Amino acid sequence: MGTVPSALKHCLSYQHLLKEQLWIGEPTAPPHPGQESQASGLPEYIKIVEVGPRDGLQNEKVMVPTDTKIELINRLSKTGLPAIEVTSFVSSKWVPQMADHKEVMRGIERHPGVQYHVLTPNLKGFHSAIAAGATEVSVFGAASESFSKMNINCSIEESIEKFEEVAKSARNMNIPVRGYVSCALGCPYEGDITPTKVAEVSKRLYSMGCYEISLGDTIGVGTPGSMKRMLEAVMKEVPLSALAVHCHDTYGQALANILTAIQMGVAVVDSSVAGLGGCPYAKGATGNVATEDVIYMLNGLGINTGVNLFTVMEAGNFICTALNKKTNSKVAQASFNTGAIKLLT
Ligand SMILES: CC(C)(COP(=O)([O-])OP(=O)([O-])OC[C@H]1O[C@@H](n2cnc3c(N)ncnc32)[C@H](O)[C@@H]1OP(=O)([O-])[O-])[C@@H](O)C(=O)NCCC(=O)NCCSC(=O)C[C@@](C)(O)CC(=O)[O-]
Repeated sequence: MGTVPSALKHCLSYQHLLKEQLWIGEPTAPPHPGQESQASGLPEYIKIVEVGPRDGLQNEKVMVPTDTKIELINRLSKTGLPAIEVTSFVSSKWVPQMADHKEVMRGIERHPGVQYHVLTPNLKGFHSAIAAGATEVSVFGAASESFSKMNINCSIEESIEKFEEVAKSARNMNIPVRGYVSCALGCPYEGDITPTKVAEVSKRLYSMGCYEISLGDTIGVGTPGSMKRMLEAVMKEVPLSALAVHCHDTYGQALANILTAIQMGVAVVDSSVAGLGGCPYAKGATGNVATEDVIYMLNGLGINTGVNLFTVMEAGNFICTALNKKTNSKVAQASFNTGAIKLLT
């Protein structure tokens, strides 16, 4: 580039990135999740489930104003994300940050083509969620007895009974139910969790009618090796097309673990804008994998998500400014540090 000044060199390299569509991707109509790309053997389309407004914010110590939560969800709704987890209908004594669930649910703009999920641990939560306008719910179990007790105050068996009640009511009302299995790659209280235990709980959730099972690496201890072993076990019990992965990035393994899962055919990935997150009942669990970083990786693999990375970064910037925090997204950090965001505006 001879005499080109360094700032312009940056410009040129980002224009190149843009051309390669690492940033923006191609927001096209989504094919079916799991449909395979002929060329790579990887899924052609990956569905991103954005969990930032719930999993991302639930652990914030300072109360986030309800209007800020609503504004975040409204911004995320305009990015092309197909699913957003909005809040949780749990006890406000247990998770005070989610106490405004009704107001959040009622306050958001609903965009066609976006699914709005909420967590409901029991029938009480389910009925409150439906009264507030929820059209899709998630039950959340665990593959660890200790975590189940700490998180929802009951054993795995008792939790399954409560989830069955939710699933039955939901079926009568044509409400889709998603199921989580926490501690799929390790537990903060018990350590290693066997893949067979994860498979067993997943099978029970799937059998009761959960259309999708999201396998949570709650404390982010998994590696591509343990992810592969766990998925091999779960895939014997639940169809691949019904599996999702939910990775926290505590040990910096989340993207590698997600790549392993999609190489095995998983086509639904949970992530959180700006990498916000952590579970109040899993000490030390840091943020979820950042949505921006997942999309950047998938764009680079030529996998369609239908999501515009730039607008997700804007939503991330909005919530980080509101929380007075630095983003955990490496992609957003790099973009802001190099001034590349400005170049695009
Ligand atoms: C599940 C409960 C409610 C059981 O809590 P409990 O104390 O065992 O419930 P209870 O049935 O004995 O009732 C006690 C009180 O809670 C109320 N109650 C009962 N149910 C509800 C409800 N649904 N909504 C609101 N209030 C409720 C109930 O009305 C009563 O109120 P009181 O008479 O004392 O005033 C409690 O343990 C709880 O709220 N836990 C919160 C769990 C949570 O939100 N954890 C974080 C989300 S999970 C997660 O982050 C992991 C995930 C999903 O992201 C995946 C991963 O990363 O692994």
